[in-house]
Amino acid sequence: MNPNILQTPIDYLKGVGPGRADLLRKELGIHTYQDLLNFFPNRYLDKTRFYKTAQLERTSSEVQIVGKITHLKTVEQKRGKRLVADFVDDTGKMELVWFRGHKWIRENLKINTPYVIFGKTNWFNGMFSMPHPEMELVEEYKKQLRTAMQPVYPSTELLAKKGVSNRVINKIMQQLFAETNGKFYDTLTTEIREELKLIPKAEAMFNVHFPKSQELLAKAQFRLKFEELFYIQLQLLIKNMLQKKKIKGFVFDQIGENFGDFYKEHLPFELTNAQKRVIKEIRSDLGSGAQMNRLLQGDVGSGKTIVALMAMLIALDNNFQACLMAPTEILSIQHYQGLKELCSELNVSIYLLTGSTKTKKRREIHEKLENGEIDILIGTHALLEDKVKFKNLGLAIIDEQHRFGVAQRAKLWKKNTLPPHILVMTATPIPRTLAMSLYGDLDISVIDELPPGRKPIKTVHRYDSNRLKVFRFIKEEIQKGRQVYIVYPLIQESEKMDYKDLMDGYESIAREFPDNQISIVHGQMKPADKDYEMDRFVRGETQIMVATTVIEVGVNVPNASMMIIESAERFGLSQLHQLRGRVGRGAEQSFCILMTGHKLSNDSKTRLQTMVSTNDGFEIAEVDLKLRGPGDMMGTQQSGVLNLKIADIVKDNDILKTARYHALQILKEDPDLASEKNAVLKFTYAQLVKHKNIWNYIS
Ligand SMILES: Nc1ncnc2c1ncn2[C@@H]1O[C@H](COP(=O)(O)OP(=O)(O)OP(=O)(O)O)[C@@H](O)[C@H]1O
Repeated sequence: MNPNILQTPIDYLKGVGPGRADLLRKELGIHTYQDLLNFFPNRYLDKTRFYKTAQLERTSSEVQIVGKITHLKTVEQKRGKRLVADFVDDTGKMELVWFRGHKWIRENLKINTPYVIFGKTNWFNGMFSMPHPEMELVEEYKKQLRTAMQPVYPSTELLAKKGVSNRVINKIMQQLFAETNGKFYDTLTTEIREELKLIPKAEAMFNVHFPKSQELLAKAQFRLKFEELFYIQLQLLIKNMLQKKKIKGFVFDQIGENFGDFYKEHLPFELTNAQKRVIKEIRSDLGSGAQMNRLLQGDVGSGKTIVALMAMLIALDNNFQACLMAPTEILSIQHYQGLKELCSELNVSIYLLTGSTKTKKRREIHEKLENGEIDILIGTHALLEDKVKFKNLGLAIIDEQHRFGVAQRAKLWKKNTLPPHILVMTATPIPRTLAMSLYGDLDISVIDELPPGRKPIKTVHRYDSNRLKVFRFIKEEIQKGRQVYIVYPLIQESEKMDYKDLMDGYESIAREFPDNQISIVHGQMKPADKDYEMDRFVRGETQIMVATTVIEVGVNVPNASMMIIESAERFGLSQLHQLRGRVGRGAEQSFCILMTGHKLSNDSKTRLQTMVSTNDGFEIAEVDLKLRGPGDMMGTQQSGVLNLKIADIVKDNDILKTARYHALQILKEDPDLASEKNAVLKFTYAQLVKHKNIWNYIS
């Protein structure tokens, strides 16, 4: 079949017409035949099963029943009349209800004649009822040929009023198959199809829209999901390969004094194997001649900072500058202090630039940066300002990338003739398969090992009613010289209620702990006040820090060994894990107490149980992903992975892995897809790139 026919505008399809075409375009994004073909049902009504009235449950959704109407009556109600029929089968009775169209129904319904009815049931007044059922006489029902599973297309229920009901989509879909003959060329090679026992494309398309049986529907869905994920992976892998070919990078082939000295003489501890492995991966990127674009994932406290420093030292050894950008002022300062300390024995000049750097200092930094007197510049997004010009920026490290957009990442590139190498660090663990899809253009390194000697944080869940015991425990810890975080949810900083909760909490803690000093930090404070309070806690002048989630990212106070999270049920799992990561950073046993009321949803219970049972960020991320779907995961908003037409990145994880494996094997053997057997892949890939249809979400 000529694939171009699929590019025909939807207006040309018989039965569509200008009005519907407009609706299809505007409401469903269907512009062409191909768009319509790729508009997949999101569920199917199983019309193979018949229920008996006695089998109905309150949770049953759509059901099909055979029975007779024995009696019809009109019931007066406040907002008009209701027509109610008693419907009986050999096991019991239910009601059918109509709120409109009474006259027609009265005239046409046959009493005591067998009907097949279909619809949603409600439990009302101690009886099951079905409003506005689909009805057909059994006699008629038997005469017709029908597909077992009836597809339901997304949003058609909402659009039905405007004239695009499910039935309409069904009809025009039939028309589409008739006009195109339904003979879609196969987009996968025979080799893949045979290996994975995939059904042909045409058969898959037909069965996804008009399933002949459950079994064929499952096969059709598997084949199409595989194909969708396969082409995404193929595209990501090709993009990554091209990037490496096209984007030349500075070659850092020297390992000189800075790196060598530091490694041999000034390492404050032995590196973990994971840190060593990641440094090796980075070194190999930096020497390869292509620009490095690497994502460094490491759980909270896994030791990313030292890896970042060692990468920067390689840049310096090759006479380049490096910079490190963090999302907040506090974090920049912390990185600055930490790195200065680590480099105290080296001859390296490190500067800090943030929004609050004074003008005079700022000028000095600008100047020194341009003439190469600064080796490492650390700061917030102030580093992105046009005035900040490097002499030769060789490596840019970005901490916590989800706070910076992709566009900002690109801005750093423009600071040079050649783009600097980029290392993105994140403490938000993203399950590997998701990361592969989200950051396909970045290579991924993972620090999956914590430094030795860490005691796992003990996490417990306590109800508000046990608060006094919790307070007693806090007192004991403070007496041992430790510090405590108490965190309140302040998700919407503007929400007055949250703010009030925080202030009430602060007051009750001040009353409960009259002998202790308390810091308070929240988003409505001026940055300078925030820093002042934070600083007092960091220096150990205050014992308790009452805060909102502003402390979530990266704050490092090793003496703080206890974290209380108030209304813990209101936090997402990843966020709870990030918060908990603020403790357990020193040698002492640390604790995390999750406080909640007694009323908890099932999801909240799962979140709390997960936190109590594991400290592993990746495990937590997997659960989080299952609970929330990828939409809410940090950073995924920019990626468009959600625009998948048929596959589900979470549920179809195994298919995703298989798809990636096959895409990788094929490209390894035939990177340009030049061989005869891969011709179909090359052709399809070119079509996808050209028409940007379902794959246009990967920029
Ligand atoms: N190999 C190691 N052995 C012992 N201690 C280490 C090792 N690596 C790092 N550390 C220490 O562990 C602590 C956490 O390291 P670091 O701050 O780099 O973590 P991180 O990965 O940046 O975590 P976060 O994202 O939570 O800030 C630091 O005090 C650091 O000195």
